[in-house]
Amino acid sequence: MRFEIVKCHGSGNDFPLIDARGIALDDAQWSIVARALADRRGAVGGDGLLIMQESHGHIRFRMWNADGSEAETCLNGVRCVARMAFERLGIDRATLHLMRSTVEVSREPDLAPGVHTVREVAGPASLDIGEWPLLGEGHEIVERPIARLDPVLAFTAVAMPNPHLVTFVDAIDEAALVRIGEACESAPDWLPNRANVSFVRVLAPDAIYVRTFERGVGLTDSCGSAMAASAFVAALTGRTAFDREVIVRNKGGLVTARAEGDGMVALSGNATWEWEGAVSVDFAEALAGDLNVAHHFNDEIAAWAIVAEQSAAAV
Ligand SMILES: N[C@@H](CCC[C@H](N)C(=O)O)C(=O)O
Repeated sequence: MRFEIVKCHGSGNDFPLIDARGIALDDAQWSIVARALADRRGAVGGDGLLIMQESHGHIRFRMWNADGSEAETCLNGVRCVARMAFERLGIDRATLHLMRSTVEVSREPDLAPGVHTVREVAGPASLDIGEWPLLGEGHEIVERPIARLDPVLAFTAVAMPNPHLVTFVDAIDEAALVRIGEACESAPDWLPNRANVSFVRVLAPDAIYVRTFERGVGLTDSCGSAMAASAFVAALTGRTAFDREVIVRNKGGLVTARAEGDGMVALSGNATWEWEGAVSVDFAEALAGDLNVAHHFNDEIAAWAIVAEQSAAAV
């Protein structure tokens, strides 16, 4: 089957994006498309697959991780789907309907010249770990070790509503992040739905740096829901403040975040187009091939590269 795709990214978290209005596939088939298109060894590659659908007058957002698992949300991806909706439906704000939540999106002034920018308001962040489930740790975990993961690091567990474990560190130990991320990926009995894991550094009273090992993917350049969860936990624990804008830097660039006391988190960041084209997916083999790129968005890529470079220099 052949798909028209836009290859896009939010803060370096990159995805093939499909306008799926008019495409009828079941969940298992979409999962295969995700594995085929997001495979870094294949024709496209990415951290997952995004699709935009429309039903009953609602714009619907769905996202699959590179391993083919469907996620409750993807806030870097939401900005990209929002941009597609704005451009194809001729609107500049909308409510996106996700698996278990809605996200308000609106077009924002470009955060830097040539950087298409979207604001999204997601949440409320929840500390209730009953639904994840994360078993044997009570109802919530706020700044305390989870002995089964690490004897020392103090974690906070947050649902955005996808599951996030956030810990604040003085320096990012990537090997430790991968070790803990992989322990969660093994879906132990006490954490059957796995979790995203983030190590966070406080850079200033209004700036943090987030590095994330994503469920279903591994280390990514950034994860929007992890940045929202981290901004919320930073305010909750007094490292930053509620109702104040914070710069959230990451390996792929940055977003700005504002966590409210009621758990809602607003992120503003890029939705960058890299190229658009068409690609075929072989469902039997879960492989992508015969890629035809119609257009490269070199100006957008260059505009974002400047932002990412400046952000890296500020860390
Ligand atoms: N990159 C995303 C989150 C994608 C889903 C995540 N890996 C999960 O399984 O929960 C984001 O930007 O939020």
